[in-house]
Amino acid sequence: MSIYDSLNPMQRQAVFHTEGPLLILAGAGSGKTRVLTHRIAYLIQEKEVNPWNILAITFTNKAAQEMRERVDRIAGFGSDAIWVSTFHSTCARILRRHIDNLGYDTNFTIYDTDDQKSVIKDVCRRLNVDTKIFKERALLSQISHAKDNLITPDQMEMDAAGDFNQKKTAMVYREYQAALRKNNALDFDDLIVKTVELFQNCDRVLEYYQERFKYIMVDEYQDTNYAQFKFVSLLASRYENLCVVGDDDQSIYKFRGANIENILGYERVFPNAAVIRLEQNYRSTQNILNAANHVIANNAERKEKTLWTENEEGPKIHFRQFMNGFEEAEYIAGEISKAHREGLCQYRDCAILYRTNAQSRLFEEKFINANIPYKIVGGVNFYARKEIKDLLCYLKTVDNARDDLAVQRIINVPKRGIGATTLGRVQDYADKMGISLYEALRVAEEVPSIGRSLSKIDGFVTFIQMLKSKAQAYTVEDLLKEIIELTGYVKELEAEDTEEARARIENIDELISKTVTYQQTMEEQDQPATLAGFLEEVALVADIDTVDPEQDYVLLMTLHSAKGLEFPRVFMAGMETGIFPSYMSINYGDGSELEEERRLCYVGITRAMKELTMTCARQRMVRGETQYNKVSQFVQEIPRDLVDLGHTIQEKKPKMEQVFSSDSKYSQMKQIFQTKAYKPKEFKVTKADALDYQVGDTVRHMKFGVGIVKAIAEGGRDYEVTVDFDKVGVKKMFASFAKLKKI
Ligand SMILES: Nc1ncnc2c1ncn2[C@@H]1O[C@H](COP(=O)(O)OP(=O)(O)OP(=O)(O)O)[C@@H](O)[C@H]1O
Ligand SMILES: [Mg+2]
Repeated sequence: MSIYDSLNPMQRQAVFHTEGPLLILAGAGSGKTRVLTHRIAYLIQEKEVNPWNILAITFTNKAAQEMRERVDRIAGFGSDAIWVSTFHSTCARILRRHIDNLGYDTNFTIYDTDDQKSVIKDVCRRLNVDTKIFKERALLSQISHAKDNLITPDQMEMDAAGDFNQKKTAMVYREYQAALRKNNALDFDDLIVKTVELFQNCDRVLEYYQERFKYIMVDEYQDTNYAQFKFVSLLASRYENLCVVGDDDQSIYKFRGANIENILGYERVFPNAAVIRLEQNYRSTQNILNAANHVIANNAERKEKTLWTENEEGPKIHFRQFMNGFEEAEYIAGEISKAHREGLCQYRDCAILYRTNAQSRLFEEKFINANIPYKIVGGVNFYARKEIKDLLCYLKTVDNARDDLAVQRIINVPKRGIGATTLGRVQDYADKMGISLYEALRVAEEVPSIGRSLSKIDGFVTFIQMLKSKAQAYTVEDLLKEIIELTGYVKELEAEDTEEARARIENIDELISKTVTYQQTMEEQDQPATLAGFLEEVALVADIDTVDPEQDYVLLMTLHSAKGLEFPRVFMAGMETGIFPSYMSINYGDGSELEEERRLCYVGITRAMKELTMTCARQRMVRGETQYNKVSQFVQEIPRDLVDLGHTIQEKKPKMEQVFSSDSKYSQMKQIFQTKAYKPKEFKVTKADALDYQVGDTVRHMKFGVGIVKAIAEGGRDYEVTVDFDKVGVKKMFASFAKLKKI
């Protein structure tokens, strides 16, 4: 029996179709990823393709690691030579070797969001851009969007024509790029953009990689953006052995520039493409699959697909509604504890999925109380913590002293008494001479009116130079330990002797462990373990990558992070209108946002293998405001006969005292809940207090200032007020949140 016998005929066809462009378009859990791994094995085993000639692109590093392991298992040999990695890692690797063709040093730094924010702040200050009008985050997102579409600052400026705001953004974009270049740094989007630029400018390099990667595969293709599409199509343009797999119903990154056209228009770009559809789902029970199919059928913009399964019917979808988020979390913690106690599952079989990261906190609290091991994916990223960033910035400075941001971060860590004024003078000098901050520090005696600070600066420079010379001979681990020792970083924390300081020390220990595993991995792969390599790996790890499959814990993550994964038991929490679908998607835009939310719901449902529970709360605190939410329309789109409504809310022992101050309100709510738990009547607590303004009145809003009320509409749970503000224009808002004051 061969490994390919475990595939169905369509899957096998996809595996055996190795030459020429191939599109596998299929629904969730139909084995797309499985086909890719078998295809790699087949290419190597049967077609005798050199592993070196294969490039497989996955959505996360974790998926890459899993794919590599699976190929190892089915093919039974080292898969080290295959490049299995994300777009970003792939491009970073290529740029490490060739970016000098574009005038950068190959030891460039990769900037994270924090770094980007510092740069944009500085750029806005220098250009006198008012960040009250041009918000830094908005600017960064516009720049990122431009990069996703390979739009340069020049193009943006041309497209702006007479649009003043757009012109200003283009100006910021240009300066931002110049600052990055000066620091010899790239942001995440640049990794793709610069690789495309490299391919377009250097035929020699492009030809090399075209020859190298004769077989290219891309998973989750529905979420690629234009720049990524350009990257693979350039690479594949010689041999056209490009196999992409995806599901248009799972396209959930439009807000980050993903372009669904890449998959829908694939046959147009590659007219001789073969298209294979997979229709059998192997992941989920019939009930779960049915629910998913019904929900997604409400989207107008989609290619019709059939997806069926031979799996058992399984239990119904559990739906539970609670008074508030505390009870919701308590219920889920209780269910998991019970199932675990009864030996029905391990913790790692369970995942809790929610729409926004903020929802994780309540679960965290309950899980700690209930003694359930858990891991939050995508909370505060380990590498974004202060102590980790400080130490990494030391390593970055030792590696690439052209990174001004890193130098700025550590110059007074520990305190060296180099003041802001002094630093400003050195920076001005650096700007004037067109050199990096560190170079300017090295020649600080030339900086005007530097005075007594010179000796302090010299001390810092000597320290870094000493580390630089040690770095030649040291492993990354030894270098890091040396930095910790000589800066007294941990000693200072020990002296602090607080809970927080101890947590920081633990994190630092974790970073040291990371250098050790890096060294080991590199040795296993027979590759040199360099400081630059370590920093690159660290810069590219998304948080999902730090999940250790060996550990037994419940995973908590956003629906977005759950893409491509599967779990026996899934809990989708916060199934409420205004949360999921999000408030923005319902109230703004043209309906395409709501369809994207629905696709996200489809992704969530189809993560479940055996059991799916959806929960929601009647009342929830969001950003300090209490919201009264209706059951998500997505829940209502699941046919009633597939849903188990369980015990209605009155059977839960209410613990409302903690939550409500007024008893009368509480009993009023309790009554409403008891009558209808599933499809509740409108809940009108907020409307009880009538509005004290009308259409035409002038009102004041805390943030937006003064405006005129244009319309007041009966929203389901609250009045929806439209106001034309003097400063920010027309805004639509819920009366209870807006807290408008008539003036
Ligand atoms: N022919 C098959 N026989 C048995 N199990 C299969 C078969 N094909 C796929 N599976 C199993 O079904 C599950 C889903 O497969 P896979 O993750 O490859 O689907 P997918 O199409 O990539 O899903 P998604 O769209 O969520 O990424 C996996 O557990 C996989 O091992
Ligand atoms: Mg998959």
